[in-house]
Amino acid sequence: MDDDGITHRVEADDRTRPRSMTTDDTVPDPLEEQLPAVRTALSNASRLLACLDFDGTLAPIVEEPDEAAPTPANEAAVEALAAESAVTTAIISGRALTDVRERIDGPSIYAGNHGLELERRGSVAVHPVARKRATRIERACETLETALEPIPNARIEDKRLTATVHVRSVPEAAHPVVERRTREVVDRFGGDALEISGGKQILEIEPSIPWGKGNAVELIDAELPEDTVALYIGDDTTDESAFRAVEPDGVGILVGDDEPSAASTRVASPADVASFLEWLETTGVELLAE
Ligand SMILES: O=P(O)(O)OC[C@H]1O[C@H](O[C@H]2O[C@H](CO)[C@@H](O)[C@H](O)[C@H]2O)[C@H](O)[C@@H](O)[C@@H]1O
Repeated sequence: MDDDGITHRVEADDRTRPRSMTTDDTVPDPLEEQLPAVRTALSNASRLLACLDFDGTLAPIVEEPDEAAPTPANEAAVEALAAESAVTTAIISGRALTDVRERIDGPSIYAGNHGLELERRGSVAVHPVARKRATRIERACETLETALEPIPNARIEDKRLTATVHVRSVPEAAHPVVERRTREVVDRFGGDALEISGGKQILEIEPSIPWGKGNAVELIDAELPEDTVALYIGDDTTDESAFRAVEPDGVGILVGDDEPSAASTRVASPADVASFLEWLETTGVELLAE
């Protein structure tokens, strides 16, 4: 991604930021229009893999990342769905695994750092290259603390395998400075080993390896029976690879507006996610073949 791309992502409003990653992406249909297809996909399967993003999906976006929490309705719906014997429920987050695990209970599987760490069956697997590059992330974070200290409200979230520079509360005029200083530090400590990507009012510093949420979803899905239908709900750029992993046989649901995405379906808000998860648990699961 070039400088202009990153600047645009950081400065643009969440709702207008372009998210299309390939020319094949189209605007997803509202859930009401796609519900017959969702019912059919469930009817053709014996098991459901339900993968859920956290921020912006289960938890409304808030200014302060530490204060993000699932809505009570989502909290209850995830717990109920996770208790269904025909459903495997997974949280797939950009947050550190230990962080997101503390924020939502119920699922048997958690992926953190955009899929670089994966907890299932009681053990955690970490991408080996990401593990090796963690020291670079640590050094970059330490240096950024000083480099961004004069910028009002700039915040660095050290997630060990990746790091996030938050600009949501930074005055708009200072965004280019944040980006420039972040890039200088990442170049210094990362070279070709680290890269910067975007998100909702954030710069993500990550190892430059071809691994994302979609790979984590594929890994989880590969261990389930062949007639499992996979579902993924997410709201941000890093969720696109996961939408691609489940579509077209499964169901990708974008939480957002009418913007192009690899997801076939969209809902407007975390409140709508809760309604859909409740429907899945009460009605959708009944559609799965015996
Ligand atoms: O994949 P996710 O679970 O959605 O994580 C993506 C990033 O989410 C968090 O940042 C976002 O949410 C914050 C709280 O609402 C908000 O302040 C920020 O502007 C958003 O970008 C999290 O802090 C990051 O580490 C995740 O990468």
